[in-house]
Amino acid sequence: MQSVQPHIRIGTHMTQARYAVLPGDPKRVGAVAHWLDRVEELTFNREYRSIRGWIDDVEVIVMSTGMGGASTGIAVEELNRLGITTLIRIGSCGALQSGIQLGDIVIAAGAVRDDGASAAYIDKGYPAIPDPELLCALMHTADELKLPWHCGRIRSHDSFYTDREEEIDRYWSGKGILAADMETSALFVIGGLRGMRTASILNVVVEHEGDLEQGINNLVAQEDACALGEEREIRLALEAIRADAQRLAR
Ligand SMILES: O=P(O)(O)O[C@H]1O[C@H](CO)[C@@H](O)[C@H]1O
Ligand SMILES: O=c1cc[nH]c(=O)[nH]1
Repeated sequence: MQSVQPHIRIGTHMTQARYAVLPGDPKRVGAVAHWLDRVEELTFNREYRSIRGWIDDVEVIVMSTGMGGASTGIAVEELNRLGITTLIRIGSCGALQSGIQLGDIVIAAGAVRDDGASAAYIDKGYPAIPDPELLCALMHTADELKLPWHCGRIRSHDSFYTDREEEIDRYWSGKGILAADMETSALFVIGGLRGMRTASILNVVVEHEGDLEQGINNLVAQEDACALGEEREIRLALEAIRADAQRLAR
């Protein structure tokens, strides 16, 4: 029997892709399928739901990472073993600055490493930053698509409901951090250590000083601006991959 990776349950006989698009939520995988050609279901094990499809002649895997750095780290490692070289997260986030609206796109230029998974790999002095070429491609493509976008530092964390969340958010907001999520820092650090190219696009589902649970519920129901933001980040990731593949082929 041909072997598959232990958690994501994908083997090299199932894909030749070099690009992976990584939502946190397994449900978002289905939303990406709409924008790809020749879509095939791969697997769904634990939090890892995967499909493959094509943009022109570029094969892409779309796989959910689940929530947090620990499951994201496993996803990154096992995708690396399949020969994936380029990882683009399409996540959701809470804004930490006013003026950033629901459904706006945040492109992460770096992440505060308040997650445990990346700390398990390497000292906190190691920077959580995306691949510079992918970052430029995302900003350029976001302009071309006329998206409302922001680029800057974000914060990745492991906690949602501690007694100090408001205080912590206020602190990082005061330092100019744009938004918070739970996977970007682990993606950047672990992917970077493995020589992979990484980037992270986030859809704003909670405004600054908005109601966290209400924002998350909006996302679950695919309502209003959050659903539009999800569509925006999917189109941005796929168009940036198209442009990147064309550039590398030249
Ligand atoms: O919507 P996803 O991509 O899961 O991203 C965000 O949503 C989850 C929390 O609600 C965390 O995973 C956070 O990073
Ligand atoms: O506020 C939020 C919303 C989504 N994800 C987060 O990590 N924080």
